[in-house]
Amino acid sequence: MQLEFYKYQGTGNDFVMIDNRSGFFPKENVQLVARFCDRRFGIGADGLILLENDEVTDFKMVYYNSDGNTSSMCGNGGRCLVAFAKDLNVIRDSCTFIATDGLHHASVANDGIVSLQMIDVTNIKIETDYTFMNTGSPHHVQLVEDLEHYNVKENGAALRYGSLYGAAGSNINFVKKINEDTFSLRTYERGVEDETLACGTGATAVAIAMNATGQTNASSIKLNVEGGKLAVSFDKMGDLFTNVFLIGPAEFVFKGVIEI
Ligand SMILES: N[C@H](CCC[C@H](N)C(=O)O)C(=O)O
Repeated sequence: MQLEFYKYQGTGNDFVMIDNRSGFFPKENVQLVARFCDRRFGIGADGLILLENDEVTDFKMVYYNSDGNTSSMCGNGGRCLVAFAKDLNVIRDSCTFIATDGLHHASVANDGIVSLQMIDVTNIKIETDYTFMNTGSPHHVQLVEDLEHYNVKENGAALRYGSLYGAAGSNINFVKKINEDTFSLRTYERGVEDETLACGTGATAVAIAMNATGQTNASSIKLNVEGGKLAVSFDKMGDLFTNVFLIGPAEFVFKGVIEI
């Protein structure tokens, strides 16, 4: 049986996108999803995303990491799904959809830039040399000296699998301050078990962590990631961050068919 798929990428975080409004996709088949994401034996991606019908909102998002398991919210994947839904004429230039962490509003600008509202963030854990929070996915945020030469995979894996985050683990973000409202970050992603070129929930966590720890007073922050540029904006009310938006490009790469 042939299955039609689309490939999208958001600042280099790339995804296999499948229109599953008919409900045909074998959602429990971990091996199939992992194979689709395999960069040699399959299509190749950091994750796989299903577009599904929803009674209340414009659509439902189902997200799988490249290890084939469903996971927590994917910010870049959410932005790519909005672009995909627009390209399929499921939506026009704005939408509301349901994901594993709840409702999301999003809009697509004329230049294709997708703004995705993320969940409100609170219960931020501020330690001496790192910050931890959940932006839809768990994120550890740590400033480092020489980001461009930092061994993200080795140091990221050590923290992700270490005693600090137990069996669930966490995504790990290493950060360098560029100026008052700009930071560079590199992310080790849980469930990909490698550095990805961008991580949307990670960029969101870095922006909020840099404000919460006084590295910046800005509430609109630029994030340089390996695969491009993202922006995060928010309103801060005490230790609550709300009206959180992740903003950046989300682009179609190619479509194809694969045997299943
Ligand atoms: N790997 C993450 C989910 C995807 C996050 C990332 N791709 C993003 O853009 O937010 C996790 O299992 O927590």
